[in-house]
Amino acid sequence: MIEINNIWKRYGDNVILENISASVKEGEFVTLVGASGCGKSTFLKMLLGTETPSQGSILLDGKPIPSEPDADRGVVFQQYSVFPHLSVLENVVIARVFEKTKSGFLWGSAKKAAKAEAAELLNIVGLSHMQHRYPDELSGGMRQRLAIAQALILKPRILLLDEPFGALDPGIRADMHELVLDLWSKHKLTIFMVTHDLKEGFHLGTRLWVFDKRRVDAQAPNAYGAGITYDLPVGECAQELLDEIDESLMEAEQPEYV
Ligand SMILES: Nc1ncnc2c1ncn2[C@@H]1O[C@H](COP(=O)(O)OP(=O)(O)OP(=O)(O)O)[C@@H](O)[C@H]1O
Repeated sequence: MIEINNIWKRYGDNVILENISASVKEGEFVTLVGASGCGKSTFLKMLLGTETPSQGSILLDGKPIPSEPDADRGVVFQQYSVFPHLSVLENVVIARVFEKTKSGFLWGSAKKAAKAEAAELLNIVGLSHMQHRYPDELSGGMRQRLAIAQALILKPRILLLDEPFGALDPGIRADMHELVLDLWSKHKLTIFMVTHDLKEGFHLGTRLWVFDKRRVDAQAPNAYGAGITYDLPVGECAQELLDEIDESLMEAEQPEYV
């Protein structure tokens, strides 16, 4: 489904990602871990189409990935914006409205259908009881449920999650994991999820990618970018290897003292 061929990403002289190749099948659930600033979000943005590789290509079903986001790819960020003056239900409907019309309006039966679909999605993500409330009345977990409903109303095949649960309490995170796993299997989604938490990465999904630099030049810290240093099937690798990865991630997070 997705073929990533030798992609590089540079901002000026700063090499962020280098020489990444991978192939992902429909229905896979890939979690991405790596030190802060190593380029995980940048990678996700290239899948979304808001960033393009400096070199190399990403193919979706054999064709270059569209350079603008479309309904194939839904995204949920840790921080995202909602319309504060619209109800929870209207915030989900509006995602569909913007996709369908340039004017920003839907009328008659189309509007009714979008509302019914939004209500159903809010039910699926467990927010039915809040549908007529406003975003500032929602808890952090509820906001992420709303963001997921907004992404899903476009019926994406690929869901991109950029640390969607990073700010949530552990109990709420566990509920969200259940929700995502449920949506993944019921909607046959292909998921890419960035997380800071290796355990989360290894609990969810089918495949874990570790982003790290393969080579480092202490004199020129920006000369080399990160690649995928581990590509592991979830649930089939030894605890020692996970401990080793955990340790290398913590080392990469340490500030450098001169
Ligand atoms: N538009 C941009 N212009 C220049 N540099 C950028 C741009 N976007 C990101 N960067 C740089 O690219 C690097 C990777 O950023 P990115 O957000 O992808 O990292 P990350 O691994 O997702 O980090 P975190 O885990 O902290 O969210 C950072 O050094 C960042 O400053």
